[in-house]
Amino acid sequence: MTTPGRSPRLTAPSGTRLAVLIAPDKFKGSLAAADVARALARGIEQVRPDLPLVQMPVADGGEGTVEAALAAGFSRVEVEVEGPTGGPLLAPYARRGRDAVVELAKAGGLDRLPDGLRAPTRASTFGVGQLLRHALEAGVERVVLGLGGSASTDGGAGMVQALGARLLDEHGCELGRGGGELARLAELDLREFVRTDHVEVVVASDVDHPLLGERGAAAVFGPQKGADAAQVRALDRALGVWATHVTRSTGVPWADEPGAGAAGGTGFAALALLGAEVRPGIDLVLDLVGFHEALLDAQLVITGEGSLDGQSLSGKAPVGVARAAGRHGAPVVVVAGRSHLTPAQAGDTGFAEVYALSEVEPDPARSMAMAASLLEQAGRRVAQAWLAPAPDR
Ligand SMILES: O=C(O)[C@H](O)CO
Repeated sequence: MTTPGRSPRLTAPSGTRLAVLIAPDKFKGSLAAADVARALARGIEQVRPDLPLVQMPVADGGEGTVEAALAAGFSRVEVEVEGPTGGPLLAPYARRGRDAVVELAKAGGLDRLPDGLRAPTRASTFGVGQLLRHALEAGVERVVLGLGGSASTDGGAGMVQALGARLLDEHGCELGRGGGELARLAELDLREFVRTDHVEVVVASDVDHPLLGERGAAAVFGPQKGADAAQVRALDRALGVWATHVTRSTGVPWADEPGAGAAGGTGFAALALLGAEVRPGIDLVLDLVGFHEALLDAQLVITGEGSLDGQSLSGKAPVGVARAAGRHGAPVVVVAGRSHLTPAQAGDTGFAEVYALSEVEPDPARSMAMAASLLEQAGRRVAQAWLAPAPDR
């Protein structure tokens, strides 16, 4: 346990009861955010069955963004789309009134690859474009587009094709799918492109990387999609060709904008061609799920994520939760599968205490397999440290 400060036993303001807000992200590869919240709540209830607990699963823009919206009262809409490598799949998005939440990972995420087979140069964002098109045709006026966890590095070209653009080679033939194809792009025809001028598109991005170069989409995130060094170089060059054509059409150079490199460069296409604004995914999700309102009644906030380390904190959901809760003054404890944070990093981030499941089960495979019961145990420990009734009460 990393302990930046002492865990004070909390007391409720007079006339009220202590309330706890449980707002974790997923434990990637192990549990969805809602399951993490449920397991923590079970543990707390074993120690303090009397306390009001609010479970509010969150996400960073990547996987889990639609689930967070559904948990907050949006309705689920399912659409048959083209998966990342072309096979059909049923993908959901979330809708409430004139608002939609569309998550790229649902249609083109790494975990939607058939048999998990990576296809770094062929994978496409066409499916997320189909989801967007469905939402636009249903008349939505505001779209939150969650970017992250993608299988592709196509600069959002597939998404743009699904919205009616034509990407042509030097012979006037339509390009195939995937970032590798973009090297052959000779003409971008936007005449049939679905207009989104009347729609506010906000990108919820899990990263603030630019499109190109050593901090760009191919170099930083290509390897996790299966790209070797030569493929990373080829994809970066191909994205450069894509950027040149898009910039020629729009007149604005978006490639260096923070977030342009999100989801294999889909951030770039969203900025340039959908007129999107990019915001940190977690901040948008917190707005969407009503986190700030829920905070008003909370004396303790518990957040969580599968893995935390000092180098990769930026954009992580628990950091956004800590930032928002800090403004309100509620202490935040974080439960992680594994944490490499030093006490100083945890304290600077705003975590009053860090609980790592690896302290109880050091073997990563076993810890992932037993995550639900380890989280329940962590919930009990948090309750004992922070929420136990004072002896004189
Ligand atoms: O999808 C990706 O490329 C990464 O999650 C960064 O957005």
